[in-house]
Amino acid sequence: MQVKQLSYTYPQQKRGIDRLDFTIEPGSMTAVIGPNGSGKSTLFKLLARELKPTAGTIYLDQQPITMFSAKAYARKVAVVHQHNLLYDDISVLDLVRFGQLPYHSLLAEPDDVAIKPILDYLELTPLQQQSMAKLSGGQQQRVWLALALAQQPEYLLLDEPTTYLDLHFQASFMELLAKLNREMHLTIVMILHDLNQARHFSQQVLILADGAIVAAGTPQAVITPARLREVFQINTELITTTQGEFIVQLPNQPTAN
Ligand SMILES: Nc1ncnc2c1ncn2[C@@H]1O[C@H](COP(=O)(O)OP(=O)(O)OP(=O)(O)O)[C@@H](O)[C@H]1O
Repeated sequence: MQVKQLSYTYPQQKRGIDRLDFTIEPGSMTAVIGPNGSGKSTLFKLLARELKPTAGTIYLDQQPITMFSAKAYARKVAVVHQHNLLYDDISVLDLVRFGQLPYHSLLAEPDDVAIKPILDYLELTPLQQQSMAKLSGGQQQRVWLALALAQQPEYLLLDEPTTYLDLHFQASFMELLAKLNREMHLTIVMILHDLNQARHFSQQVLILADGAIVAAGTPQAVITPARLREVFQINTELITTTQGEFIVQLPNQPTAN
């Protein structure tokens, strides 16, 4: 996927993003980080075709993404949103079946051959008849991921996928994404707020600030205390542990003791 000179301006001339250029390598994991209002969600919506660029082009397989029909695009790119709204209660299996729509018509009988292995893989098989309303936030997030995987996409876009998960589920969800990337060669683009998740689970990091890319590269090159001070105005230190390097946030002002 290639993004060239991509810009989006909201009505009332409010700048969303401005002339972004980057490439997503097939099979890679990319983290997009940046302060509030830096343009992450705007970029995500453009990649998901929920907004139309005011300038610039996104290419997929060397073709502008506007050339794909909705179904053809859904077979290539699946999206997991941060807030997922359900208007009616529905069972896990019925919800995940919607992921198959790019392959069938709405009226076709459900064909669960492709769905069963996904439910197994995400350990959702025992929950498949459960109603969504009765699941925990972490379980629900896995169901939304299953729905996206049922599209059998090549690219998976995730908007802050771990925001509402507790620390245990955050860790296991990120491990799961890494496993999907490794074993299914899914190309993953995710907006993250957690700098250590970005550091440990991506090969490429894009830092946005004020609608522009201010740094792009490997996590080690890009997520540094100096850069974090500049972009987020925070005080951090890189510490080395037996498990690797971690960013630790320190108080902006030294504490009394
Ligand atoms: N619907 C909208 N109408 C007008 N301006 C908007 C709209 N949505 C976002 N913006 C503006 O576009 C800019 C980028 O916002 P965006 O939501 O993409 O940032 P973000 O990095 O996702 O922020 P956050 O971390 O808070 O979710 C901001 O200045 C924001 O005020």
